[in-house]
Amino acid sequence: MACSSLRLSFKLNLSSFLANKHKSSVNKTCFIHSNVLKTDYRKIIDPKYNKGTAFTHKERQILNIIGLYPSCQRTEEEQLYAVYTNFKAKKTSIDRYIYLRSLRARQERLYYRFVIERIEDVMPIVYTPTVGTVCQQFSQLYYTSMGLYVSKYDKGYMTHVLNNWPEVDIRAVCVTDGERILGLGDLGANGMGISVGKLDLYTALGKIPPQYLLPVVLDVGTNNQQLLCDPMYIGVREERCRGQEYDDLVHEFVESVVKTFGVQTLIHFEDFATPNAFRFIKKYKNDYCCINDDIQGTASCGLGGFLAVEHITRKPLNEHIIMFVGAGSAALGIGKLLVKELISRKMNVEDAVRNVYFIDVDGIITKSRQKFVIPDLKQFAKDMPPEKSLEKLVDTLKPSILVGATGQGGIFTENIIRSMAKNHKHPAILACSNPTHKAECTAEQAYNFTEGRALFASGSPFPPVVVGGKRITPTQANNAFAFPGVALGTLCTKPHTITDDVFLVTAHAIAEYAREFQPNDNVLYPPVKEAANVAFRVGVAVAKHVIQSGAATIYPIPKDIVKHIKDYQYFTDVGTALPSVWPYPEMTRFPMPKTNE
Ligand SMILES: O=C([O-])CC(=O)C(=O)O
Ligand SMILES: [Mg+2]
Repeated sequence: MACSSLRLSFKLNLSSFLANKHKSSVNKTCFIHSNVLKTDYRKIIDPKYNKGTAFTHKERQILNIIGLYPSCQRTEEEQLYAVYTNFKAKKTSIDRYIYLRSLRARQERLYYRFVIERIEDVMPIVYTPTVGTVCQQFSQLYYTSMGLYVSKYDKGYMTHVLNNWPEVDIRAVCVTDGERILGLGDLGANGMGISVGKLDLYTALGKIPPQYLLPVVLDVGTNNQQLLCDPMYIGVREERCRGQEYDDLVHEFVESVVKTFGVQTLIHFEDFATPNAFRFIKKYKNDYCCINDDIQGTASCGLGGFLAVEHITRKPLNEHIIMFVGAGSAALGIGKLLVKELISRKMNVEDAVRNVYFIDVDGIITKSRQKFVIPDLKQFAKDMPPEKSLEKLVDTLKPSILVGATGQGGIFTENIIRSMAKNHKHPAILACSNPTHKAECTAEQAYNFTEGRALFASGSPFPPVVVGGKRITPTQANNAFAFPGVALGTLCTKPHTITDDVFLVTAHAIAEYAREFQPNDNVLYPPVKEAANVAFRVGVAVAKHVIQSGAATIYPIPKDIVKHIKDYQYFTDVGTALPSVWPYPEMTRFPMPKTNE
C-alpha cells in the first residue's frame, strides 16, 4: 500500500515536471537546459557522486537527469540488497571481484558501504585470498587502470607522472614493485591488485576517504618468465633492473611523492622482496613518513597475537619458546618487534632473544652461518649444531609458539603439530603465509591434531572447524588488523616520520581489543567483522601516541582525539553525504522545475 502510493506520487511529480517543461515557451531556456543536461550527466557519472537509482525525483529534476535512470527510485538499502543478490549470484570469487570493481567504477560510496557492511563476505574477495588470484590474472582481467603505473622509463619524469593522477589532495600512497606478491612471488606490474586491495581496506576498515589514496605499481620489469612470455602482460617486458639503477628509481619515486603531495604523505611499501623491503625502510623511515606493511604491519599483528597467547596461557612471553619458520620480512619483523617489547619490560637483548629461534630453507639459523642476507637476523643466531629437519627441531626445542611465514603451503606436518600438542596445553600455531594454499597448515589440521587445543590463526581466512562436537572459528593473523589503523592515526596527526614505537602501540591495541571482545575465548585475534572497530582503536592509540611524543604537526592539537578522528572519517551514507561534498554549486543557478511536492 505504502509502496503503491509512493509510486503514484512519483508518477504525479514526474508528469507535472514534464508538463511544466513542455509548457516552457522560451527557446533560450530550453537551449540552456539541453546544454546543462549534457554537462550534468558527465558530472553524474563521476563514480564519486553517482547515486544511480537512489537519486530522488527531486535530485533528478535539479540535475536534469530524468530519464537517464529507470523510474524506480531505490533506497540505499534496496540498492545494497540488489548488490548483495548480484554478488552472491556470481559463481566464482574472481567473478565477484570483477563485479565489485565495476560497482566501484560506477558508484563509489555504494561500493564502500557494501564492503563495510559485508566485510566478512567481501574481505576474502578484495583482499587475500582472491586478490592473489586476481594479481596472477591481472593482465587478462585488466580493463581500467585502478591506480598509477610508474615505470623505469619514467625516470626523470616521475613528478609529472604523479601529477597526472586526477586527485590533487593525496595523503597516502601504497606502492609495490610486485616482486613478492603475497606468497606468490614475482608478479611484476600485475601487483597493482595488491596496492588497490590494501587501500580498499584503508577505506573499508580505517574509513579513510578514498580520494586521498593512491595505489601505485613501480614497474621495474619482472623476472617471471611466464609473464615475460605472456603476450597480454601489461608491464615492462624486461628483466628487473637491479643495483644502483633500481635504488635510484625507488629514490626518485619517494622524492617525487613528497614533492608532489607534501612531506606528510604516508608512503606504504608493500610486497617488495625481503632484502629490498628491509633496505628501503631502514633508509627512509627517519626522513619520510613511511611504513613497510610486510615488516612493520605484520610485526604488530604478530606481536598482538603473542600478547594474546601470553594472556591465555598466563605465562610471560619470555618464558615461551618461539620458533619462526621462514626468515623473510614477516618473520623477522615480528621477531624484532618482540625484542623491542621485551626490552621495554626491562630485559636485555641477550635474554630477549634467548628463546627465539629462526629457521629458513637451510635449517636453523646458527652462529656458524657465514653470511646473513639480512644483517638483523644475526642477533637470533644460536650456538648449536646445524639442523635442517623442521620435525626434529620441533621435537627437540619444543616450541610453544610456532610461526609460519615461508610461503610454503603445508610444511607444518601432522607430526609437527602433534609434537606441539604433546608438549603444551595450548600450543600456538600461526600459519601466516598467503593466500590460502600457501598457509603452513590448515585450521582443520591445527585443531584436529591438537584435539581443538591449539591457539591457531592464519594469514588468509579458514572456515570454522568442528572438533569433538565443538565448533571453533579460526581467527586471522593478518596485517589488516594493523595497517588501516596505523594509517588512520597517522593521517589524523601528520607526523613527519613513523617510529617503531607506533607498532608496539598498535600490537597492544590489537591484543587489548581481542581481550575485551572475547574475554572467555581462547582466540588470538578479534573476528574480521570487528576489523573496522580494531582499526579505530588502533587509530586512536596511534594518534594519542604521536601527539604525546610531540611528533604531531596539526595545530591546534585536538583536545578530543576521538572526535577529531571521527570527523576525519569517510561516511558512506550517500543521502547525507551528497550535499556537503557536491562540488558544483553553479548548478543551483538554474531554476528548479515546479513540482507538486
Ligand atoms: O596481504 C596480505 O594478506 C598480507 C600480506 O601483506 C602479505 O601476505 O604479503
Ligand atoms: Mg604484503
